[in-house]
Amino acid sequence: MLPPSVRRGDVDDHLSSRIGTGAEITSPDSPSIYKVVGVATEIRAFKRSEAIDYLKVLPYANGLPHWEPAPAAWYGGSAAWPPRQPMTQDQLEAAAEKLMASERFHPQAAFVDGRLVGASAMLSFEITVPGLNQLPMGGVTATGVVATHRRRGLLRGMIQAMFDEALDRGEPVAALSASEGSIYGRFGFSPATVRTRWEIERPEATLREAEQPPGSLELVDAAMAREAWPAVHDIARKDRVGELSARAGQWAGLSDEADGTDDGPLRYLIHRTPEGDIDGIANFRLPWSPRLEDTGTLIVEALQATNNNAYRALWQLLLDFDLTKRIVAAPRPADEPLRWMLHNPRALRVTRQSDNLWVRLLEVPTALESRSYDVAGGITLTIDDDAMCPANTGTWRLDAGPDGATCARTNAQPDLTLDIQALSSLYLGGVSAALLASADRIRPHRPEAVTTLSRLFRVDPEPFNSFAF
Ligand SMILES: CC(=O)SCCNC(=O)CCNC(=O)[C@H](O)C(C)(C)COP(=O)(O)OP(=O)(O)OC[C@H]1O[C@@H](n2cnc3c(N)ncnc32)[C@H](O)[C@@H]1OP(=O)(O)O
Repeated sequence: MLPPSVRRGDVDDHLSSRIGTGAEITSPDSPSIYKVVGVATEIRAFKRSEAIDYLKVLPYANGLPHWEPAPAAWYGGSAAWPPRQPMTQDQLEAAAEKLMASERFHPQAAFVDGRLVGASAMLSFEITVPGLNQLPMGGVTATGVVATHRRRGLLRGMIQAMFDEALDRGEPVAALSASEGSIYGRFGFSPATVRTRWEIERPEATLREAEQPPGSLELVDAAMAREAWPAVHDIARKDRVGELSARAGQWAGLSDEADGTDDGPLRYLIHRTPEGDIDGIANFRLPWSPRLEDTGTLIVEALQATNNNAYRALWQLLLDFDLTKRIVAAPRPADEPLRWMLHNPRALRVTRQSDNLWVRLLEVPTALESRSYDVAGGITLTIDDDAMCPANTGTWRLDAGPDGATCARTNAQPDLTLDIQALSSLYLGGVSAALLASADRIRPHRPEAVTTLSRLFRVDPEPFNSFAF
C-alpha cells in the first residue's frame, strides 16, 4: 500500500520507467519515502546532517550557461557565477545552520544508493491575490540534480512530494521563477507575471511634473536600508497583486562595500513623508568602466514606495543624478507609471521582457474562493486531467464578485475547458483569457464564455512581484 503522498500513477511509474528496471514499488516504511526494488532511490526531506551535501550539489547543478542569477546577468554585470571559489567547510557549516533554522524552509532531496544527488525546496510565503487578500503559497526554490543523474524523474518525484506537503500545510498555490522555460509546464506551472528591464537616456528623462512632491529624500547607509526595506515592502506588497512576503533575512546582506567587481557598492536612497516616516526606498549602483562610453550608467536594482509621492520623488532624483548619462532599471513591472510621467513616453525603452512568477494552483476551489473579482458573474469550467493534483480534475462552478466567490463541483455542462496551466496563468489576473483562447489553451463551448472569463479574472494594475526567490 503506497502512502497517500505518493501516487502510483505518476511519480512511481515515471521513476521506474526512467530507471528501466521493470521495478516494482515496495511498501515504504516512512510516509515520505518511496523506493524502487533493485535501485535504492529515495525521495525525502533531508536532515541537518545532510544539509552540507545539499549545499554542495546546488552550485554544481546550477552552474549551467542558461542559469541566470540576478542581478549579474540581468544587466550584464561582471560578477561570476558560479562563485569562483568553493565554499570553505566553515562557510558550509554556517550556511547549513542558517538554512535549517528557518521554519519556512521545506526541503526535499533525491538519494541514490544513499548519496544525495538532487534537491529542491519550498519556502512558505504569503502572496497578494486579487482583492488584495493574502494567501499562503509554497515557493519552489534552489533546485538541482547532478548532471549524472538527470532525466530519470528525480525532480518530478521531489515536486510531487512538495505539492503533497504544501497541501498538508494549507498552501493552495505554488509558484517559482523558472531557470528554463521548458521544464516546469509539465508540472502545471505557467507564467503569471512579467518583469522588464528598461533604459532612459538622461537628457530625455524629463518629467511632466517638475515640482518636488511633499516630503524629503536622503542618501543613507546599508544599516538604515536594512531597517527601511522590510517596513516599506510590507506595506507595498499588500497593495500589489503578485507581491510576496519577504524571505527571512532578505535584506540582511545589504552592505556599503563594493563586492570586488566593477559594479561599485550599492547605494541607498530613502523618501520620508513630511511627518518623517519612511515611505519609499531605492537601491542603485554606479558601476565603473575603463571605457568612457560605458561610464555614467546609474543602475536601479530595486525601488519600492508605499504611495505615489514617494514613487515620483525617488525617480525624480534618480533620473537626474549628476555625472550620469543613462538610467537602467530591472526588474520592473511592464506597466511602469514612470512612462506616463515623462514628457516623452517613448524615452523609456524596454530592452528586455521575460516571465517572472510561474504559478501553479494546487487546490483549485480554495484558490478561486480566496481571491475576489471586480465584476459579478459565474462560469462553469472543466479542468483537464491534473495528474499531480488529481482533486482538481473535473467540472467546477464559480460564482464570483467583488465580495467573494464560491467554487463547487458540478455535473452541469461546462462553458469552457482548460488545463491547470491555463487556469494558473489566469489566476493573478495578468494574462488575458482571450489570448489563451486564441492560442487554443482554452476551449470555449459557448461563444461568450471567454469574454465572461476574461472580465471576471483580469486585474488592474498588472500583477507584479519585485523579487525572485
Ligand atoms: C525553481 C528553480 O529552482 S529553477 C532552477 C532549476 N535548476 C537548474 O536549472 C539547474 C540545472 N538543471 C538541473 O539540475 C536538472 O536538470 C533539473 C533540476 C532542472 C531537472 O531535474 P531532473 O531530475 O533531470 O528532472 P526529471 O527527470 O524529473 O524531469 C522531469 C521532466 O522534465 C524534463 N526536463 C528536465 N530538465 C529539463 C530541461 N533542462 N529542459 C527541458 N526538459 C527538462 C525531463 O525530460 C522530464 O520530462 P518528462 O516528464 O516528459 O519525462
